[in-house]
Amino acid sequence: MTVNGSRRGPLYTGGSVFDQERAERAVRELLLACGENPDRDGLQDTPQRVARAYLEMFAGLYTDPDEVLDRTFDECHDELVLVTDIPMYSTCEHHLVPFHGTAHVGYIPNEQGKVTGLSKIARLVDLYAKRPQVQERLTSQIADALVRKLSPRGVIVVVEAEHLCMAMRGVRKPGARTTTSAVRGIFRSSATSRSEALALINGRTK
Ligand SMILES: Nc1nc2c(ncn2[C@@H]2O[C@H](COP(=O)(O)OP(=O)(O)OP(=O)(O)O)[C@@H](O)[C@H]2O)c(=O)[nH]1
Ligand SMILES: [Zn+2]
Repeated sequence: MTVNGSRRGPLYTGGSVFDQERAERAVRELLLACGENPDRDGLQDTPQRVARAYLEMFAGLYTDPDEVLDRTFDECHDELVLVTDIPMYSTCEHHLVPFHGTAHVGYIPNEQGKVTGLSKIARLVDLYAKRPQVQERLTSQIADALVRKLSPRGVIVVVEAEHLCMAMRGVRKPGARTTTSAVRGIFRSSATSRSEALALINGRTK
């Protein structure tokens, strides 16, 4: 993430901008709106802390996803590469509370065997998770970035998550889990390839 190191003033980061001072003012205002006293002992540093936390939680707004996958190499491997159980923490864009779970990401490289470092796949999940999100878009964005950068024969992404907006408020169903998938290329066109990958993913998550 490229950020202007100064804690004061806007942080320019390519596409989006994080304005620390503005975020602090907004948190203070929210506390006042909730009937709290932001000047009492325990809350004095809260606006600053919350602003910093949001910078971290939305870090993915300030990094170009294509940079994450810039390093690719040809490995003459044209069969499935599957990374499962990648921990994922994101923020529901409707309520700004967390949803969290795991992501499973697989792809079949193209004829040149173009692959990327395994950690880059987890970095990609992190990058898209660290934005105001909905689970469906998060899942598709991960798949589409891999298609863009690796031109693979196929991509499959499965995300399983619990939404705290459904657990701690609203409908109050703690433990309810949502599964989303995005399939591209051969995983979309071939039911056999898709079910083989899904069997591996399900086998890992039982
Ligand atoms: N499809 C989808 N819906 C989500 C996601 N995260 C939260 N939601 C839903 O977004 C909806 C927002 O609904 P609204 O009726 O506008 O908001 P609300 O009155 O707070 O809704 P309740 O949560 O039912 O109290 C809720 O049904 C949430 O469960 C997500 O990642 N994907
Ligand atoms: Zn929500």
